Amino acid sequence: MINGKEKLIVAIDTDDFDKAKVLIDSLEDSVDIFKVGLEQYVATRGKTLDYLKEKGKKVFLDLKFHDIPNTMKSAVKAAVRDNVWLMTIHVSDFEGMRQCAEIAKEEAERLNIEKPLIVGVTVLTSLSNEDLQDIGCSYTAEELVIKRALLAKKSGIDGVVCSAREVDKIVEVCGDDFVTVCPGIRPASAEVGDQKRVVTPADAIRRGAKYIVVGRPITKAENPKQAAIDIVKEIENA
Ligand SMILES: O=c1ccn([C@@H]2O[C@H](COP(=O)(O)O)[C@@H](O)[C@H]2O)c(=O)[nH]1
Repeated sequence: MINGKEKLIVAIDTDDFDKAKVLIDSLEDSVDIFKVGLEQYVATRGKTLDYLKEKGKKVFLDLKFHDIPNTMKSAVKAAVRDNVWLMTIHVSDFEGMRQCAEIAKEEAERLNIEKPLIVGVTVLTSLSNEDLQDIGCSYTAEELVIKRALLAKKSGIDGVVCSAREVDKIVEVCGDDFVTVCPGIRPASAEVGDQKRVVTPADAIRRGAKYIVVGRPITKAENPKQAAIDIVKEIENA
């Protein structure tokens, strides 16, 4: 049986440190991996990240770097110093991603720390096929995700962020050692909100997602701890 806690990443999307601390403290027995994203990182200047590390939690730094190769590479180099477990860039051009993979390895070796996994966001889970058409892209979300996953793999980064709807195809073309991180997860009874390509925790695991990311269905629940426990059980029963 799989250990659900090794698959679940909880997104701590709040705008200040005290709120994040209350959430982390209430979830610490049921959750091992936490995601610090743009809102939380900018609001606390990384304080939450330090708090999670003090607690011995695995940290996913989700800042989704997307820029010219030199800037992406420099940002990754600086972020490696935070000594996190996993971090995001956007799937961009081959050279930008290749340089990110290379600098992460070099900087981790120089600091004598474990290299963080670098994963590239393929197509945000809040985007539908219609949204892609609106921004001038003629591919479907699935076609674009696969195309980008293949390029990400070729560049040497460790994996991708995608919807669990695409994960089985990614495993097929990129292999199952290529990391798949899947947000847009909604238990059957949860509100979808701004997410478009949603999947339940159980379905995501059945389709082969290596990790699932859950934010509001846990953090905005009446009892976040119970919501996390229920999702861990759903993963284990899948
Ligand atoms: O394609 C993506 C990439 C990142 N995210 C992030 O995951 C969480 C999801 O939160 P929910 O509250 O469960 O919707 C959030 O931090 C996003 O920034 C994503 O949703 N989709």
